[in-house]
Amino acid sequence: MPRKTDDIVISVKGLKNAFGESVVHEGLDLDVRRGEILGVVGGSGTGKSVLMRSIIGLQTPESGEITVFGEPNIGREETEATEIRKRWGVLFQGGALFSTLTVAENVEVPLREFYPDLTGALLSEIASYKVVMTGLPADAANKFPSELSGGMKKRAGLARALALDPELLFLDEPTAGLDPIGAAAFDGLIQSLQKTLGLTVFLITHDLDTLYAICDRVAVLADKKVIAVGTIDELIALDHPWIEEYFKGPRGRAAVATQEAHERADQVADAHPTEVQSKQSAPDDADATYAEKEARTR
Ligand SMILES: Nc1ncnc2c1ncn2[C@@H]1O[C@H](COP(=O)(O)OP(=O)(O)OP(=O)(O)O)[C@@H](O)[C@H]1O
Repeated sequence: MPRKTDDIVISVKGLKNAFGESVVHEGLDLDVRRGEILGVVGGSGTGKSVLMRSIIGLQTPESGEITVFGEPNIGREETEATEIRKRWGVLFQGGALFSTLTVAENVEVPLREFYPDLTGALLSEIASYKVVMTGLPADAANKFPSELSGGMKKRAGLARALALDPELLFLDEPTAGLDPIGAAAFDGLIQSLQKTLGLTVFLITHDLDTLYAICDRVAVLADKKVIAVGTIDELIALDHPWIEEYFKGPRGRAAVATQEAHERADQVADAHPTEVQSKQSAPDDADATYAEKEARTR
């Protein structure tokens, strides 16, 4: 059955971006479906971040059409653009936190910008809630970014991206620089927030484990356009040399092995639920994210 057009949250058609003589995108098409986690991959410099910046209005394309939530997002009146921007959150590469503001103050930035009438007490209440929602301890709200680990900074950036209760989340290499355990925990957080909050996620990544673990579909950028989009199995079946090398090279095989290990662990959990449940409930719940706790109660 054909999908309804309102199932498409982001539609990019015939996009062209260039910096002087250097053409980054030409004839780029991409649809992002409501409720999916779409991974965006491609070699370094293929224009993944420029694509994201075009969609969120930070980069004016030379030509093409971009609609977000069914509304054209190029050349809009500022007031209309603001209404649309309220509906998404962005985690930029490296977190992009303001170093002179505390975590809570960072989270308050978009709230102050879009809802200038909010009072101080309410602002800090919302900020604290978002901080805890991303699995940070409550006292992280009053810390400065320089006092946080890399993983905590990412969570703080995510808390700010979630400040406005967005429907759509843009993540630019969220697990870059994290150790494998921290990266897997962050993947789990994104997936659990996506499920709990019903988010649509546009996720740029080089991390094959992330692609296998949480992405519903993957879009591949090469030759200035999206050359393929689909599930990983669909992409591998295409027999494209770059895709083949990417997914079947040593790192791709390692990611498959990790995924299979997770699946085996899940099977054990299904076969011995009581044993696993007792192990799961044993540790203190303090490390669980808000979304994980909420998902458990449903
Ligand atoms: N403001 C800019 N001015 C000039 N060139 C730019 C600008 N922003 C990006 N570019 C160029 O556009 C190309 C695509 O950059 P982009 O950052 O989107 O790549 P990417 O696919 O995200 O790369 P990576 O995976 O390394 O982060 C690069 O060649 C980059 O140098």
